[in-house]
Amino acid sequence: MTTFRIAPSILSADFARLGEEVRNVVAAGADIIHFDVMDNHYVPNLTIGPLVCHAIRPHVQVPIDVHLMVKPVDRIIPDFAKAGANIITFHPEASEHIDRTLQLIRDSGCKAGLVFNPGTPMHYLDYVMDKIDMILIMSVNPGFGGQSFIAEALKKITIARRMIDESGRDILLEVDGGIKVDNIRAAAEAGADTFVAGSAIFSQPDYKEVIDAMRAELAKVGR
Ligand SMILES: O=C(CO)[C@H](O)[C@H](O)COP(=O)(O)O
Repeated sequence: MTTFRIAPSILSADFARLGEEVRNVVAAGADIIHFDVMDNHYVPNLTIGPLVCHAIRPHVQVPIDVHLMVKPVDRIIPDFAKAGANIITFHPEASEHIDRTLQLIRDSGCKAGLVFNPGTPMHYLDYVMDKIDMILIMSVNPGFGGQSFIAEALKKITIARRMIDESGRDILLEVDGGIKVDNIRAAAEAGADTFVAGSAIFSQPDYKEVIDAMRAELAKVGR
């Protein structure tokens, strides 16, 4: 059976209480902390950097999954590795040399992945599958939490699942954007195994109730 992982996006957490927020969401059952880095250049928003990753690292034992929405990419990678990131993903169109950036992440001791926006073709994976540990399919255009799920992403998840299965490698397939209790099952049935959810979790008073409801939906998936 597939191991499904819930990765709350701290983009929707209360930044004034971030340490407490990440402790609470892990206690509520989060498997991964998803950490959104936006630069007001590659995407039209500005969030958090390595200092904040370093600050939350002692508060959680689970992996920190850093999603870089920045351009250029390479300069900031060693800083995130030193700050305690476990997984670092980036957008292929934001890197001049995708293979080099993937290798840089791995040489820094982290798992590496590529992120695909709704309009980004999947062919960027063609010659680098051997250096990929995660594929992240965006089901919204990047930049903001609280957007609606773009159903077309399900087709991409199916394609990515097929590529992963054909590679025979152990690659996480993550989906990010508009994930809620009522659509997580469809994303899992299309092939995703790791689910980023920001507003769905952090907008509710009881994080465990939401995560448990998501897991109950995932338990219905037949793979
Ligand atoms: O990367 C992101 C936006 O660029 C966020 O992780 C994502 O949108 C999660 O937020 P929500 O679950 O509220 O859609």
